[in-house]
Formats: sequence, structure tokens, C-alpha cells
Amino acid sequence: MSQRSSSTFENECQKPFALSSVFRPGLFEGRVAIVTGGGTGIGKAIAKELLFLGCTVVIASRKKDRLASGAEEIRTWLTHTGQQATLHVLQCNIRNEEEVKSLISTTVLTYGKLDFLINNGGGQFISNTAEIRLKGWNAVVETNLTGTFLMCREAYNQWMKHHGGVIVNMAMDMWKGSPLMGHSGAARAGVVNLTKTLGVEWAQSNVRVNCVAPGSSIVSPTAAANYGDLNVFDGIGATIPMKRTGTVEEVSSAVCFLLSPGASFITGETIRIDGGQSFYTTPTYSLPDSKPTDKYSWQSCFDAEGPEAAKSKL
Ligand SMILES: CCCCCCCCCCC/C=C/C(=O)SCCNC(=O)CCNC(=O)[C@H](O)C(C)(C)COP(=O)(O)OP(=O)(O)OC[C@H]1O[C@@H](n2cnc3c(N)ncnc32)[C@H](O)[C@@H]1OP(=O)(O)O
Ligand SMILES: NC(=O)C1=CN([C@@H]2O[C@H](COP(=O)(O)OP(=O)(O)OC[C@H]3O[C@@H](n4cnc5c(N)ncnc54)[C@H](OP(=O)(O)O)[C@@H]3O)[C@@H](O)[C@H]2O)C=CC1
Repeated sequence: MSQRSSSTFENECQKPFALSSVFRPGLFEGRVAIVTGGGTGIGKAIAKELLFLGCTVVIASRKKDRLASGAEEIRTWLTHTGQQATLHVLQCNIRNEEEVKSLISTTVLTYGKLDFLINNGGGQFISNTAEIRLKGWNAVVETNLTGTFLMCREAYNQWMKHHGGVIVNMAMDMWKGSPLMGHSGAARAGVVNLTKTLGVEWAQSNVRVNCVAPGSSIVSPTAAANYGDLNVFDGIGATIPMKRTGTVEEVSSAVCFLLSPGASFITGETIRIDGGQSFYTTPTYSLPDSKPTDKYSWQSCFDAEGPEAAKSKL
């Protein structure tokens, strides 16, 4: 078995034009995909890998400047790798129903089809749940759950219902609850459940719907910036059974597998991409110091209430 250190691996990933998808070149030739949040982080890696595999890719998100710089980086990279594939940029806030409708219809009108939808766009902020204002709760739930629903519904109604297709949604490590990210945990659990529902409802239309659930561990500069701390991922690796953080490529390859014919009998499923993190602990949350909570037992009630009160309940 080959042993390579994580630092070697990271150095390889930093080569500006390096790419070696584990999938065969041309796998997605003639296919058309939408990747939300495709201008940054995980979404950008998915867009690149799909393009590398011959897919036409539409990247969509709210912020024009992020889309433009992401697209420029992807196009430069495409040129250097010698790949010929079409990248299209569309602005869309997935929380806005009209913008979602327009994103899907423009894609179908421009490219004549929509084979793949990758609902990667999303996010949250860190807060104790007791301190989340309704506006903040709604912003996160509308982004991650409602946005995913709107994208799925429109992709299905406008194209996939009659032509088939594959959808991959995005969840996170919320399996044991999500301390400090209660809004997003609730929304992502909803996404996992929605994925199962759609997997059943849309199977008859030859539409597969699956999901990936990265741990709190996929290193990208934009994700770190969102938390106002570029070192936010430092220290997380040590708490993960595989003893390291994850890469955007490790999410992208799982997405590409789910999109591929190799996954043609898989639907409604969520794949964890977290190095075993979710089976082990919730590393971003330390229990505050506090005394033990009150214990219940028949004897403790008897002791607390006294023999007379206990007798009167007989
Ligand atoms: C203490 C221990 C910490 C350990 C932390 C470890 C963390 C490791 C994490 C690694 C795992 C990574 C997971 C990821 O998902 S990475 C992806 C990160 N990227 C994003 O989240 C991008 C998308 N996110 C957003 O755009 C926003 O977060 C949001 C979803 C909120 C939507 O933004 P929008 O622009 O639409 O909304 P507003 O900015 O107008 O805000 C609306 C209200 O939301 C509340 N809010 C927003 N930000 C905060 C904040 N930082 N703190 C508290 N509340 C916030 C607020 O009520 C806003 O309204 P008001 O300002 O009017 O009150
Ligand atoms: N990195 C990690 O460890 C983990 C990430 N995830 C999830 O993976 C996905 C990608 O995250 P990552 O690449 O790390 O972080 P990024 O912050 O780089 O990506 C978030 C992307 O979502 C887009 N986005 C956010 N809100 C909207 C919206 N309302 N409409 C359209 N697009 C939107 C953003 O673009 P714009 O600002 O232009 O709208 C951005 O491109 C997110 O859903 C994230 O929550 C889940 C678990 C762990």
C-alpha cells in the first residue's frame, strides 16, 4: 500500500493546473449540469471536474464578483489543461423563486437540456441557537432547505420529469445534532429527508436524487473566510479518525460518482465525506463547565419528597 503524507498531497493540489480525475475522460461528454455555488470552494472543484470530464457546466450564485473570479480561474485552468468544454455563468439567489425558475429555463433554452443538478450552494453562521434571530434562522433555512427544494422542483418540472436526470444535494455533519449551527443542522436534516422523498417520487421519471454530507472539515479559503478566521480548520484534523481535514476534490469525486452511470441503482442516499468524523465526535463544540444535571430515580424522589409525600401517592 502506498504511504503518502498529507503535506505531499496538499502540495500536489496546489500545482496551479494539476488535475487527475479518477473518472475516465469524456465520461460526461454531451451532458449539461448546473452547479450552484460553483464559483468557490467545493462547487468550483465540482465544476472543474465536470468540465474535465466533458460536461457543459453552468455555475450560479448570488455574487457577480465571486462568480466572475471563479469563472476566470476555471477558464484559465481549462485552457492550460487543453480541455474543451463550455462554462456558463448565471447570477441566481436560490432563495428567490423567480430567479430559480429563470436559472433553469435559461439553461434549458441555451443548451437544450439539463442532465445534472448539483445543489452545492449554501452556508450558515455560527451562533448559539438561543441567540439566533428569526431573520437569521430564516436566512439559513431558506438558503439550505428551501433553496434546495426550489432548485429540485424547477429542474424536475421544467426538464427532468420527461427526460430523466441526476440531482446531488448538499448536507453536512448534523447526525448528532449541530451545536452552534442549529439552523443549518435542521435545514440539512431536512435536505437528507427531502432527498429520500424525491428519490422515491421521481424514480419513475428516471431521476435519481442523492446527497453528500461533508464533515466540518473540507478546507477552502472562502469557507474559512465565512467564519472570519482563515485558520478555522486548524486543529480540526486531529479530532477526525483519519487524522486530517478533507479536500474539495474528495467531495467532487463523490459527486461525480453519484452523477455517473456507476451509481445508476443508487437513489435517496446520503454519502458522508468526513473521514469518520460523524461516527466519532462533534469536534467544533466543547461542553461548557457545569455541575451535573438532576438525576431521576425512584429513590431520589423518595429522598427529595420524604416518606409521607411518597406514601400519599400510593
Ligand atoms: C466557536 C467555535 C467555532 C468553531 C467553528 C468551526 C467551523 C468549522 C466550519 C467548517 C464547516 C463548514 C461548513 C460550511 O458550511 S462552509 C460554507 C461557508 N459559506 C457560507 O456559509 C456562505 C453562505 N452563507 C451566507 O451567505 C450567510 O451565512 C447566510 C446564510 C446567513 C446568508 O446571508 P445573507 O446575506 O442572505 O444574510 P444576511 O447577511 O443579510 O443576514 C441575515 C440575518 O442572518 C443573521 N446573521 C447573519 N450572519 C450572522 C452572524 N455572523 N452572526 C449572527 N447572525 C448573523 C442576522 O440576523 C442577519 O440579519 P440582521 O443583520 O439584519 O440581523
Ligand atoms: N467546507 C466544509 O467543510 C463544508 C461545507 N459544506 C457545504 O458545502 C457547500 C459548499 O461550501 P464551501 O465550498 O466549503 O464554502 P463556500 O463558502 O465557498 O461556498 C458556498 C457557496 O454557496 C453560494 N451561495 C450561498 N448562498 C447562496 C444563495 N442564496 N444562492 C446561491 N448561491 C449561494 C456562495 O456563492 P455566493 O456568495 O456568490 O452566493 C458560495 O459559492 C455549502 O453548502 C456548505 O455549507 C457542508 C459541510 C462542510
